[in-house]
Amino acid sequence: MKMKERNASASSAEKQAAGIAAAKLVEDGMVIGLGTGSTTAFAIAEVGRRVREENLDVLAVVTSYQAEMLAIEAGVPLTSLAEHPVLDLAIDGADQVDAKMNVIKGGGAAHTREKVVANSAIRFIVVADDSKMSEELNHFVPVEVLPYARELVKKQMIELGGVPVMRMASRKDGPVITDNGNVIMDVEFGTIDDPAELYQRLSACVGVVEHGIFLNTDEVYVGRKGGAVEIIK
Ligand SMILES: O=C[C@H](O)[C@H](O)[C@H](O)COP(=O)(O)O
Repeated sequence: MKMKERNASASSAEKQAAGIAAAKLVEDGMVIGLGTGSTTAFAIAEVGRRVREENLDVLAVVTSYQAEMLAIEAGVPLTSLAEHPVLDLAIDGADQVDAKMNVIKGGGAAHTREKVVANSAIRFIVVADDSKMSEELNHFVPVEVLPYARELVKKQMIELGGVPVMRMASRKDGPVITDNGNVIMDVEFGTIDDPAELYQRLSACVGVVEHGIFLNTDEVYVGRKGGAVEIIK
């Protein structure tokens, strides 16, 4: 096996360990939120296994088409926020987590619905492998943008000191379109000294639907090398 393949499968084992550990938090009668991405996919699969093999009684709200397809495939019964506006627990992945549990999300363009779900949950759990952990946030911030306002948003991002790049599916396919019909700008801010301040500033921009900074994480389940899971609170 080549080095790159070995690293990918090691990181996948860490994601799996974190996802399975978080899925153990789900109890009978809960209504839960299911996030998007490769780490949460392991949690969804494990919740599905518990539904099928342990008769776990659960209802889930999904954050994307991807999560919906995985949940249906795994046999997790679905509901909506309209029916269940308060969730007992939400489990979701991260692109980067800092030492204070500030998180950047949106690598899969799903952060708007993810933020709605995270803010509807009594307890918000982030699942991540080792590589996502960082002393401070320095990952680009995904920003979902109303297509009509893209030039205005670009200008505002530059005024905030950011370097915005429109996320493209490919040269041929054009921009990534979110589940909400919007586009994504990935904005590089370098090291983010004050995530709470940037959070407010981005939220105040006209034409921004939602950005990928999350400040409400309750616990992080980190899959470490060797399969151990560290819980950070
Ligand atoms: O939009 C996508 C999400 O915020 C994901 O949860 C995030 O990108 C992490 O994904 P993964 O677990 O695949 O690294």
